[in-house]
This record gives sequence, C-alpha cells and structure tokens, in this order.
Amino acid sequence: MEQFPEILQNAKSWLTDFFDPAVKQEIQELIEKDPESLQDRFYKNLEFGTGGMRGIMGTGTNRINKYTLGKSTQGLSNYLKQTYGPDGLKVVIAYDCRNNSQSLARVVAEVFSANGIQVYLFSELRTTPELSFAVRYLNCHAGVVLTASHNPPEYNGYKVYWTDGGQIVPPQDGEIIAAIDKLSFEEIAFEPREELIHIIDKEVDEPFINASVANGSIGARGRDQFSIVFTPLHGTSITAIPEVLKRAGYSQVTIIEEQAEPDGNFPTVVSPNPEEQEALDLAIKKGEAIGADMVVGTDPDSDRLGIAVRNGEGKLEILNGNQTMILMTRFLLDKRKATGFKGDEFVASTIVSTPMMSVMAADYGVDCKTSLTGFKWIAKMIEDYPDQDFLGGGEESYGFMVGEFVRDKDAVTSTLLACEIAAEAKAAGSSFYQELLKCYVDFGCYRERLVSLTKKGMDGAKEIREMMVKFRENPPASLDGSPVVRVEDYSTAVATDPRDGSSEAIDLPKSNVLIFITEDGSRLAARPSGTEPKIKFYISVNAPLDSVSDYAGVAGGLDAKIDRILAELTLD
Ligand SMILES: O=P([O-])(O)O[C@H]1O[C@H](COP(=O)(O)O)[C@@H](O)[C@H](O)[C@H]1O
Ligand SMILES: [Mg+2]
Repeated sequence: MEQFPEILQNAKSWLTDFFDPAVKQEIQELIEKDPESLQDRFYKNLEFGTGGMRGIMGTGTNRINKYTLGKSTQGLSNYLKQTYGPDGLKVVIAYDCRNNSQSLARVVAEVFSANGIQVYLFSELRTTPELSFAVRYLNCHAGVVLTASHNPPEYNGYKVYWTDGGQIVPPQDGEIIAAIDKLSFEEIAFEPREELIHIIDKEVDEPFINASVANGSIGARGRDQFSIVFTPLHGTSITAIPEVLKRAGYSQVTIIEEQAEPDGNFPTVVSPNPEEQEALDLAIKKGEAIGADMVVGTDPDSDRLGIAVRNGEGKLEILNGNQTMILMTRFLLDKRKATGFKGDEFVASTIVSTPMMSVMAADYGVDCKTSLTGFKWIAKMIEDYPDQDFLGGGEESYGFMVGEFVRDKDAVTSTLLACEIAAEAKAAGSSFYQELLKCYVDFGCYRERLVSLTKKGMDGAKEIREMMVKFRENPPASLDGSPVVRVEDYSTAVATDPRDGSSEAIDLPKSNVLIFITEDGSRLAARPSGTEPKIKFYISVNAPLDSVSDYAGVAGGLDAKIDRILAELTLD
C-alpha cells in the first residue's frame, strides 16, 4: 500500500461521518488486513463503457454501491438542470433481477427526487427495451436502468438513456462524466421528496407490448404449429416475452420452469449470457426432448437473445449474432420491398460485425450505415439521419433492434421477429436455417468467430493496454497467406494501405480498435471490451457458395481458415 499513497488517501476519504458505519468499518478492516482488495476498490472511479457503467457490487469508488450511483445520479441531475433548466424535468427508472437492483433503483429515484426531478419508477423488474420505450412514451428527459446486463452475478450497473430513448453518446456522455467527476460524495442529495416519485407499470406495459407485437410481426402463417422453448435465464424477459408471443398467436410456448423465476444469483447457469453455449443447455435439452422448432434465451435485462434452430441434420444449433442479424435484416428488407422501397431506408451494423451486412444491403439498393461497437451508436444514427427511415440493425454481439420504437437492442421484439421468420419458413416448407443458407448463396458465405481473453483487475487492464500497443507496433503483414491491404486504426481514425503507405481518414469518433483487412477479404479486429475485463478478437472470412448443398464443405473450409489465422496470432 505504501507504493500507492493516493489510493490509500481515496479510501480514507470514505471514513467521514457521511458514510455508513458498516462501510467505514469494512474499509478499516481492509486497510489492516487486505490492502490488495482495498487497492482494487479505490484505484479508480467506475467509468461509462459500451453499455453504461458496470462494476462489481461492494464498497469503493471502483464498485457499484449507493455512493457511486448516488454521485452519478447527482451529476446527471445537475447536468439535466443545466441543459433543460430546473423546472419540469422528468426521468424514468427500471431495474432488472439482480441482487440489489431494486434497492439501488430506489436510491437513484430518491436522489433524482431530492433534486426536484419527477421520477417514474417501475413497480417491479422490467426489461431494458421497455425502459428505452418508456423514455419517449412518457416524454422524459432521461432514463436509467439498474442492470449489469449479462455480466456475472457479482456485477451491477447503470445504463443511462437520453431524451431520444438511446443510451448516452458524445457529446452528452463526456459532459455528464465531467459533471459527475467534479462532485464530492458529500454533495449527493439523498433525502427524497416522495411526492415526486410515481410508481408505474401497466400504463407503460400495455403500449410497449402492443408496439412490440406490431413491430415484430411479419404476418407469418403457421403460428400455432410452431413450437418454441423459451428461457428468461432468471431475468426480466419473463415480464414481456410470453405475453408478446401469446398476443401474436403462438400457443406452443414451453417456458423453462427452473429459470423462469427472477433470481440475481442465476443458480442454474455459470453465466447468464446467452452467448455462452452453457447458458442455453437446459433449454436446448428441453427443445430436443419435445421436438421444438426453436429455442430462445435472453439475458437478465432482456436486450440480447440467443437462438437455436434446427440445422440441416435436424439438430438444434445455436446461431451467432451475425447470423441472426443477417436473416432478420433480410426479412425486414423483404417486408419493405413487398410494399415498395421509398429510397430513404437504411439498415445499420458495427465495425466488428460481419461485412456481409453491407454486401446484402447493397444488393437491395439500401443504405447500410456502420458505427462503432455498441447499440448506442446505432440508436444515435436514427437521430443523426432524421430524413431517413431506419428498418433495423444489429451486430456481432447477440441482439437486434427492430424499427425505431425502441432505441436499443430489444430481445422482446426480436424474439417475436425470429419466431415469425421461422414459422413462415416452416409453413412454406423451408426453415430459419435454410433461409440463412440461402443468404449465403446470394451474398457469399461469411464465417465469423470471436475470441475473448479475460484479464481482470488493475494488472489485467494494463495487460490489455499493452496487447493493443503490441498489435499497433507489430501489425500482422498477412492473414493465412493473404497480404494485409488495409489497416484501420480507430484510435487515430486513420486507415492505411501498408503496401504504399497511403492513408485516408475514417469518419467515426476515435476508439481503441484496430482492424486488419486482407486482399482475400478476411478481417481481424482487436479491441478491449467496454463492458467486461476482456480483450476481444473478431475474425471474419468468406468464400462464394454456389448452392445450399455445398454449405457444409465451404463452411468447414472457412472454419479451418479461421483456425490457421488464430494459430498465427499466438494470443495469450
Ligand atoms: O451488455 P449489453 O447487453 O448491454 O450490450 C452492450 O455491450 C455489448 C458488448 O460490448 P463490449 O464488446 O464493449 O463488451 C455491445 O455489443 C452492445 O451493443 C451493448 O449494448
Ligand atoms: Mg443485456
């Protein structure tokens, strides 16, 4: 601890009477017995990342607790007043199934009210997409969800939505952080004004569910012959997805009982992340047992969804985010095509997602916009291009956004859309999987893989920084024998052709991301996660596919290519 006098100083500043006696006692004990833990808790403040502010729950400035969230809420209140004036301000707050989410939501509501701001607080847990919807539906200036999304149980977090219903982006995010950083903890107004806190539920649930059914439907046939196994993985989607499916006419929905009850300990899974195959094990087992057509699982705040469908061999196969994005987008494009393109439509994706998205959109003659990683950037496009019509968008990470009524990824509406696509395909003698393979025939067979390395704590963060520096200093000259022809460094927003050194500007905000593109169209992207202590590597390769029957061979060849690229990289 002697090497870090500032960290000790930070910790000691929590020993005043402003802080609860239990907190003070814990810090005293840590000073005496566990300096390493103290260091991790106080070496920095929590930061806003890809999807809000996330951290482990506990005592410290680098932890989620009533003081760190109280200070963020105080800063946000000050910023709202400065932006919109002190009167008539309104915010809406939702929370997920996590341990402490409800009590932290209460603290956040109290701090807003103490600042004279009207608060709409959901009576019980609700989904993130419903909160995004509620911001605009209730004409609020901002919204907050207490959730750490799919992170492990020890985490919690704070997603902040702005007036447009999307998560905060520049310039607001930087200005809000500045407003938070200049405060001391003692400046938090904790004393509630109860008359300003309004409990809400049905009055927002009903319009949200109706809008979800309207946006997610494509008029599929065979809804009552289509069998779905659904798991909320102990999270919030139980409040919306069964109802949306029922209202859309799906009668064969089996819910995994063991995972239906909201529970912040997520007792039946290692991680409540549908991107981890293990999280869907129970649901897939059930799906195989009852011969279901589709399995759907959602994360705790119900913005991401994992889907498994019957593959060519009749087995339930989990699809990745790129695959579901491609097929959902294709259906939205076809749906619009049927009524005629107006010419102002666009679809959206991100720089680490499959390039197949823009190839497909171009084939339809529709604009495809590409943003930095994260749905907050996709939502921002709707605001940035008010004269254009957003059809839908997605990314490599699981989750999809259908239309404009929710300004974040929305597992509720996306679940319905996936069922609609699959039910209609089944009624027409095809399947979700077959339709995906047809996309590969039409636009090229793209295979993607994500490799994430977890590196925790202060040392892990340093290692991740160093790995990115190493990549910049020693970029790969080729991938699987194909020369790199374009290096995109988003930290400087410059793309370079290493063959002749020529360069051009990238028209996106700066971000710590590197992308290498080869002559044969393979791509490797590297970036630190903005939600978890991880560094992520995204690989994309492609080859033409002449017919659906050639798929297994072509996909196998591409998988082997990804293996070779990974072997060259020696990541550790
Ligand atoms: O975690 P969620 O479900 O809120 O999702 C958030 O984080 C994901 C992972 O981000 P990163 O790669 O920086 O960890 C993003 O892809 C997603 O757009 C964002 O909304
Ligand atoms: Mg989530």
